[in-house]
Amino acid sequence: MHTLEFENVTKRYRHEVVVDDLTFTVLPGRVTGFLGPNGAGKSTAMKILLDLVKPDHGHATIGGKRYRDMADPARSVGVVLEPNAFHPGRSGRNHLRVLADGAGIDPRRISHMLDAVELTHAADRHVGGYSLGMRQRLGLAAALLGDPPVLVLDEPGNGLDPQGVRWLRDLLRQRAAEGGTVLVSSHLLAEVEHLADEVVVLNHGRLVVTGELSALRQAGTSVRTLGADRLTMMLRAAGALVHTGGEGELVVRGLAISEIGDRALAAGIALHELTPQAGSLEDLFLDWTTDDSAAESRGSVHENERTAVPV
Ligand SMILES: Nc1ncnc2c1ncn2[C@@H]1O[C@H](COP(=O)(O)OP(=O)(O)OP(=O)(O)O)[C@@H](O)[C@H]1O
Repeated sequence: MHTLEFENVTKRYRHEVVVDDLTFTVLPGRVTGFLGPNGAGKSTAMKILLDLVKPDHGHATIGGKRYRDMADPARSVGVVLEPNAFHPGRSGRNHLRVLADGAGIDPRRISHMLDAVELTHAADRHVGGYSLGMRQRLGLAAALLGDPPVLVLDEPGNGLDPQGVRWLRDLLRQRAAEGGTVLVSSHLLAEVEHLADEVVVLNHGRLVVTGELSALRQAGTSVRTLGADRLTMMLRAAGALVHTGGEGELVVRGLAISEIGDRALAAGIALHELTPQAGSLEDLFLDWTTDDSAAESRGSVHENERTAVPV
């Protein structure tokens, strides 16, 4: 079982901080969606985990070890990074053969993986003539070739057709069910919604939210009160992420509904509505990563627990 750990990881390019004091854990047996707007630092963080980029501070480990110190990284960690680098004049089958040779992987896995990603029909064609989706399938075949317990996949769904997306989802869920550790970045929020058990959300290189997706989705509470300003202040001080609408409407995340009610009662604030809200991942994502809420949530926080926690 391999846990992935990022501890206070920071990376600067020139004067720009692209990964900013990032600390989070990715658990085995779960699919973890790695989300954030373009340029948030997801790929850089993944490359740091894989020792392809050197952090300025902190470190990232896989099962307690740096990637470079792992005994058998090619068979322990399956990787898809963008863009997939293939020798265009090599066939898909030969590409896998070279990888299998290099990593001491049983060559029988090659046909098996070509079948699994449904590329057998094109296996002997040059990769230079593959479509984007075919290259993505080949990249996945390469990542899975050594049957690794850890998968680190940057936008693996890019270019896949709906059948491919479903296949990928089933595969990743199965890997996690077998105890694998799966970290997968994606822009396809509807897809992540069906795929991920956990999410880690970055914005401007910083961790904005991490937690169990089901808990995060239930974490919103709609509140209506005449004491909105006072309640907002109190709830933010208690670590909640609060969005204010018009006419005394609030949406509160990161605090249990009972706690909101209890705190309002203790402060003598009458509530006219207190309703659990299940947001779509897209709504939540926009809340977390539009800059106002990111700044709010950064200001509002606390321990990184195993539940829904804006940080
Ligand atoms: N080698 C590099 N040199 C300079 N800047 C870089 C380098 N690699 C990444 N960056 C910058 O770091 C920031 C984070 O990029 P990164 O690719 O990690 O983001 P991302 O979250 O993966 O984005 P996307 O969703 O668009 O793939 C961006 O501003 C990018 O321009």
